[in-house]
Amino acid sequence: MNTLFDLPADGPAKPRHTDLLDDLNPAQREAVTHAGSPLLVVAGAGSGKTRVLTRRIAYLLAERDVHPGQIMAITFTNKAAAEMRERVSDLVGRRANAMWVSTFHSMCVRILRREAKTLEMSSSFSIYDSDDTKRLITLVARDLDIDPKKYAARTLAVHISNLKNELIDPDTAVADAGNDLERRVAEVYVEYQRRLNQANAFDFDDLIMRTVELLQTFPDVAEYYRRRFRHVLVDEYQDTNHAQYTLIRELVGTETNEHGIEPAELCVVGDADQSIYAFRGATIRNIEEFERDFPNARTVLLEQNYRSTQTILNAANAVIARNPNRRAKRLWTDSGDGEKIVGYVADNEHDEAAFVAGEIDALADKGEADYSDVAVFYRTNNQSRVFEEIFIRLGLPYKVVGGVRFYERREVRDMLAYLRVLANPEDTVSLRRVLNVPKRGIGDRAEAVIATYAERERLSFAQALRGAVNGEIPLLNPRSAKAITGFVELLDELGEVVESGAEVADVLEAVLERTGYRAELEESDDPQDASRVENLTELVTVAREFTEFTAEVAGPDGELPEADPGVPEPGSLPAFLERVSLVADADSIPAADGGEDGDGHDAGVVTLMTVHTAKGLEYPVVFGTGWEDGIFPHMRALGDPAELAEERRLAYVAITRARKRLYVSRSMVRSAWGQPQMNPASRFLDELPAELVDWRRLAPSSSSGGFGSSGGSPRAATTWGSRGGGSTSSRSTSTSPFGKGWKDTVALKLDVGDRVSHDKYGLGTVVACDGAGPRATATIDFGAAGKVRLMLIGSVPMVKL
Ligand SMILES: Nc1ncnc2c1ncn2[C@@H]1O[C@H](COP(=O)(O)OP(=O)(O)OP(=O)(O)O)[C@@H](O)[C@H]1O
Ligand SMILES: [Mg+2]
Repeated sequence: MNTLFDLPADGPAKPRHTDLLDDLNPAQREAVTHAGSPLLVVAGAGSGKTRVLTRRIAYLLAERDVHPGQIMAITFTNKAAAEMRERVSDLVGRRANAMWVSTFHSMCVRILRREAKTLEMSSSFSIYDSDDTKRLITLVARDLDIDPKKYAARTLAVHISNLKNELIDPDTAVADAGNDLERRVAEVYVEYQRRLNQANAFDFDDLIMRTVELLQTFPDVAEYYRRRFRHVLVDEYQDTNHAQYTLIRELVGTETNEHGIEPAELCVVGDADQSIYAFRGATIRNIEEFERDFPNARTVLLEQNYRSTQTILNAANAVIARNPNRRAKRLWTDSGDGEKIVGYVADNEHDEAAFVAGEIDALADKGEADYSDVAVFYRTNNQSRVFEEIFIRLGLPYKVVGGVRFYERREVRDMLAYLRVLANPEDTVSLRRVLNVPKRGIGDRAEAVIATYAERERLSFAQALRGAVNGEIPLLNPRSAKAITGFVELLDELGEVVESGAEVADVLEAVLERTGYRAELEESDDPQDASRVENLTELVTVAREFTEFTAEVAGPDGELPEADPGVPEPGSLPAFLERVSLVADADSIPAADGGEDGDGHDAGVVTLMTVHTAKGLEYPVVFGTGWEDGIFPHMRALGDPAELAEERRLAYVAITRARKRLYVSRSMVRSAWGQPQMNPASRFLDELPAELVDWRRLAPSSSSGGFGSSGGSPRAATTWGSRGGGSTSSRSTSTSPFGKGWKDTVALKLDVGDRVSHDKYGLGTVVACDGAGPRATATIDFGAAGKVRLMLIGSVPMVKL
């Protein structure tokens, strides 16, 4: 066996923890102790799946003599990861560090760093995020003369990503391409992949796909990991896609290999009703077919919920029950009904945010909840802004998880690009990003000349730049050549700083200083530039903390526990970049910076986040906002049953995050593209059983009408009906409070196929009609302006042709 994890038992005698099973129910206990064959735990939200995983790891160590280094756990939340580590450290002390607890992406990065040479990459590779990917695809498409109006970079990127999630390599994509789009995509894919290799970079999807390739192509590599990881545990299995599923299968193996290595023990937990990543290729097939994929598998069902009140569970059950083709299951708890759900219909999004802020304050005043007990959910990141504005105004402490992320800001990306070039000189996307930043007289033309030269001579962009210094590029004018020489010298100088072993923060300081980047911002009059300087200061702080954190892990003697060849040297520049790249993948890792305990439960701070980000988490008080058709469910889903089912699962996730109190709200009017737009109630609101909801307000205040002041708003068409009442009813009855009081004054009657002319969007064709009376909407294809769904009530600025 490998010495890596065959360590002498150091420290005190290992404690035996039979009480590990005490606070589990019989089914959970079975899942924790099951041995000898693959295990699937399927259960609804809050039934203790994640707890089972954590406890199982503790049990493996305490009762089954497993070494931490033999365990690989894949989780989606920092909270679960931290809890696992903590439990394991309680049992075995610092040896806990030998356990791998990570997301799919960071696990793959660790493997790829270690095995890069096998794939003919260098272990200092860069990780391209979606923005880098789009930049590179734009460059490739331009070079291949692809019309960006016909095939936008974003579209090409989505298609390439889908291919990768299905593990289809470029050659196969070319061979299988059946139509013009597929041929174009395949063509771009081939060249894009070539350039990624040349730039010594992986994109996010590559991290998974290339690791699978590695394990499938090199049996000895696969065997190394199979020997090493005897236990693989996966949380949120319903959100794995084909590539991730294959990765797990390659890692654990399905049969004993020729060297007698048996498959590793696999334990996965999931809930088909919480599958919310279909757009990234996730498929519940992986849960449904588990027993077929892994012979002799055992399945354990958990039914009791320990998180929420029965009221919240009844709401969740009622909503998810509307989805077709699901296995019926009902969540129950013995903790009682608890409070009713509170509903609120706001005039507009500002009113909605004010309601939320007011409630939070009231709960805090009454001592019923701390700020940190509260989470506010919305469907898409851009919805956070109104909440932020009002929270700032009221001095309510909050934190946005995800959102316009720190690491996506221009100045932060610029600095990271410099660091990436220093760590990996072949990183073309980063190099071209900073080539003329700050401006140093290397214009677009010079860049194009170098790119063409590189292409012709089959050199990397970095090599071509050096060629320019030596005067090898005739088309380059002397002024540009001189500027390039200065730039190359600057990079060499900064390279020496890195070589000298300086801390990452000091390298960063050197870059800010010597490139003149900071000076340029400081001299600017633009107030935005002042905040850019602040962000850069913050980045230096992040780097500083990173080094300190590494020192802490290393202990006072500077010795690190269990050095692992898959990990860049702790504290080094590549280690820093790796952490940043993966943190920036915020869909899977909520914590975007230091200073929080990992799951967003900051001390004394309200958490704002999208429902996607909230997966796996729980809060005593949850506000579900923007429950409007077209917002949640998302506009995109309205005409598509599969997407609608996914949105409903998202609603189920949102509801089941709440432990004690749940609020749902919507607003009558919300501005979109600077225009007030009427939004009908979310159908998910109608699906909540009436007796569970206490409607604080059913209709907007009549004075404001909530429509803002712009003309063209459907004010004239509305009369508001009675308030209160508090009873909701199903969609089929016309007295639903969400439509209550609307007069059926439909201005336009449209059918699919009708041609229309809209004041703002121009000519279009109706592709779908939904709802009747006040809920009537039409989805209209306006060609270049895209598909838009419009309410047909009131004075619509549109005529039928
Ligand atoms: N047997 C139990 N006794 C008491 N509390 C429990 C028990 N099992 C789980 N819990 C608690 O119930 C809550 C939900 O558990 P957990 O987060 O593990 O559920 P989950 O199935 O992973 O939920 P999700 O589907 O949302 O990921 C947690 O606070 C957990 O500590
Ligand atoms: Mg969980």
